Parts: sequence; C-alpha cells; structure tokens
Amino acid sequence: MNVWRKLMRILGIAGRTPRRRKARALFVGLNNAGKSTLLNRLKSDREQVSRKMITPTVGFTAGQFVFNNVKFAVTDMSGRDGYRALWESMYGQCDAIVFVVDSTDQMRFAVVKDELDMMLRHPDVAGRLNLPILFVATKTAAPDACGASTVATALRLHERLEPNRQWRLASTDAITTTTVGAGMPGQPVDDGLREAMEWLVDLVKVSHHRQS
Ligand SMILES: Nc1nc2c(ncn2[C@@H]2O[C@H](COP(=O)(O)OP(=O)(O)OP(=O)(O)O)[C@@H](O)[C@H]2O)c(=O)[nH]1
Ligand SMILES: [Mg+2]
Repeated sequence: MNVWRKLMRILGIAGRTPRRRKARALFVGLNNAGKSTLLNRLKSDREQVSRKMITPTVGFTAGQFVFNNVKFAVTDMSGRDGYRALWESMYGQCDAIVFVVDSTDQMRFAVVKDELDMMLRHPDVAGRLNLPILFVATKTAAPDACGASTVATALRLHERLEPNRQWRLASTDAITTTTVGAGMPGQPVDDGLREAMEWLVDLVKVSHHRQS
C-alpha cells in the first residue's frame, strides 16, 4: 500500500475513493474476428500498441483493461481451428464472455453458429445463466460489413440464447478513425461499444456483489 493510501486510511477517508473491482472476461470468436484488436482498443491510450504489432494469437494470451473502475483480466483465446477446443477450459473461470464476430466474414457465419452452439451447450455455460455474454460484431466500417441485425439474424441469436440469459449485441470498428458522429477527430467513433461495456460492467458488479 502506498504512503498516500495509508494516510487516507489512517484519516478514515479511504472510503471516499471507490475500490476498483475485478472481473474476468473471456474473449472468444473465430480467428481473424478481431478479438485482440478489440482488446487493444479497450486499453488506455498509453497501453495500446500499434495495429501492426497485433499478430494472430497462439493458444491464448492474457491482457487487461479498466472500464468504469472495473479492472478486467482478459483471456484472449486464439480462434484458429486447432485452438478452439481450448475455449471450453476457460468457460468456468470467467465472469463474462465476449464473443467477437467479424461482420465482413459472412462466409463463415455457419462456422460461428456451430461454435456458438457448442459453447451454449457446454455445462459451464448452460449451467450458469448469470454468466453474461456480449456479442461484438467487428469491422463495421469495412465496405463489405453487414449490420448488427444481419449478424443477429444469421446467428439466430434471439432463438439460441436462453430467455433468462443476460446477453447483448454491439457493433464496432476497432481501428477505423473517423470524424463522423460523436467521435473526436482521430478517435474511434463511439458506436455502441461503450454503452455495451457499461451494461457488462453493471452486471459483473452485481454478480460480484452477490458472491461477496
Ligand atoms: N477494418 C478493421 N479491421 C480489423 C478490425 N478488428 C480487427 N481487424 C483486423 O483483422 C485482423 C485480425 O485481427 P485480430 O485482432 O488479430 O483477430 P483475432 O480475433 O485476435 O484473431 P486470432 O488471434 O487469430 O484468433 C487484423 O488484420 C486486424 O487489423 C476492425 O474493427 N476493423
Ligand atoms: Mg488474437
């Protein structure tokens, strides 16, 4: 504990600073979907790396970011065919799943559907209805991208997800810089990802509160 926090505690004013909560997020989705790029975007400006530094993930990598005072420890899985079998080993060890879908890769939506079905049937997911799932359709600024509603329909999300499951679909382009809409020049436009993350943060805060 640093001296400042020690002093705050002695003076009894530590309670004024809200304690940062922790949550574990699991990033899954096919290879090339944009998981690692999304994780990079969620990090602070200081921690972000250049797009060129992000290479296909081998196995999985660990990362972290802070959103609304929740520190997310992220397991960023590889989406390559040979590595997808690893996802299930992590289902029981996360507080939220972020399922990333490449909105330009409609050719592989059938594969995404199969992977999603397997995930939803897995006991560590099916048995935990309080495990929130955030679907993120990426690459939305690409000319061949389809809209979020097309993704939802193609994956039949409304039929597949259990009625009691907390889930949401957001769409984003994690690398495009644009001045359109509410975005600041040179900054990614706020395209719904922030709102979706706020939803997720509220859910993990509640579930942590219940557990404690
Ligand atoms: N235009 C655009 N390209 C993106 C976006 N997200 C990712 N990409 C590109 O898509 C490619 C794959 O991105 P990654 O983040 O490595 O994908 P991944 O899901 O982590 O892939 P694996 O680690 O192989 O499972 C890279 O060339 C990225 O630059 C996006 O939102 N828009
Ligand atoms: Mg990756």
